[in-house]
Amino acid sequence: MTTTSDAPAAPLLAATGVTMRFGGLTAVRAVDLTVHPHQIVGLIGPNGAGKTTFFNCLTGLYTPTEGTVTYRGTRLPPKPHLVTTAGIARTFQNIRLFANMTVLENVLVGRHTRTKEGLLAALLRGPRFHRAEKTSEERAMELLEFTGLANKRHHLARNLPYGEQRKLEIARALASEPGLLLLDEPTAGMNPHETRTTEQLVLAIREKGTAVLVIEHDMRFIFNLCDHVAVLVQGQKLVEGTPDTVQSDERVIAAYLGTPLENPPGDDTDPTGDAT
Ligand SMILES: Nc1ncnc2c1ncn2[C@@H]1O[C@H](COP(=O)(O)OP(=O)(O)OP(=O)(O)O)[C@@H](O)[C@H]1O
Repeated sequence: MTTTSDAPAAPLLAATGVTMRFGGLTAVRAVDLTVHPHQIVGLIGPNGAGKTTFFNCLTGLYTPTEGTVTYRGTRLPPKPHLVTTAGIARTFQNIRLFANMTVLENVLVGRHTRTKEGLLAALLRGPRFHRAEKTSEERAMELLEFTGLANKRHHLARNLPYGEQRKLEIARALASEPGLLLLDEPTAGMNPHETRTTEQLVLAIREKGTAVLVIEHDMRFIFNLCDHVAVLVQGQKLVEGTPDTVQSDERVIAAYLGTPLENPPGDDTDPTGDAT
């Protein structure tokens, strides 16, 4: 990692000129985006706009073809576990829990980047290991209380209702004690009540000092929660600003009304979510 700046006023996350090409397809083109401490930033756009690809560039799953990503002024290495160690955690559009592990175990797995006890300590199972294990378990339980899953701690992840699986993903991501949490469609498949409780959860995460960058198709969720919203269309940032600015931008309205290019064949979902 190369330190470029330590200035306190620097943004938490700064993506500059991020481009991602897959052969002849440019999925993300020269995108700049910053997230400041305590901000909730929304990333919206029609299906196939490049939102998840952009997330993958931020979190080291992809190495951008061009551009740089810095976190707290430091260039991020293109390796997901090093990005997590640096302080960025994420959830996925398609839930990726350990289905046959308990709820508590899933959160404990998320803590490993913050656990200093090495393999030898674990094998010897000495006092230091037991202390660390106890601390991890206490911290995991706090997160389960925070996300409303404490009473399900011994359930297998695969037996949780869908909405709770999504919350468990968030609890597991928080276990790495991130400064920035990236959420990829956190309310997908949720009923309206679950969506509202997820909104409350995201606000509470910000209250605790973690900034949030969220991809979401539910426009009410985005415009209720976000301080700043960026719109991607066909890989490019079309517009960004406050929710009011973005909502009233005619280009955004046009993009969301959908053209054949922006609604891939076979996709008959309403890209405006439940905004109406
Ligand atoms: N690994 C890959 N190889 C080739 N093309 C890819 C790859 N990943 C994504 N794409 C393409 O990049 C474009 C952007 O996809 P991406 O999934 O990032 O969009 P999105 O905005 O997240 O869409 P959605 O809202 O439907 O999840 C699409 O045309 C997609 O087919």
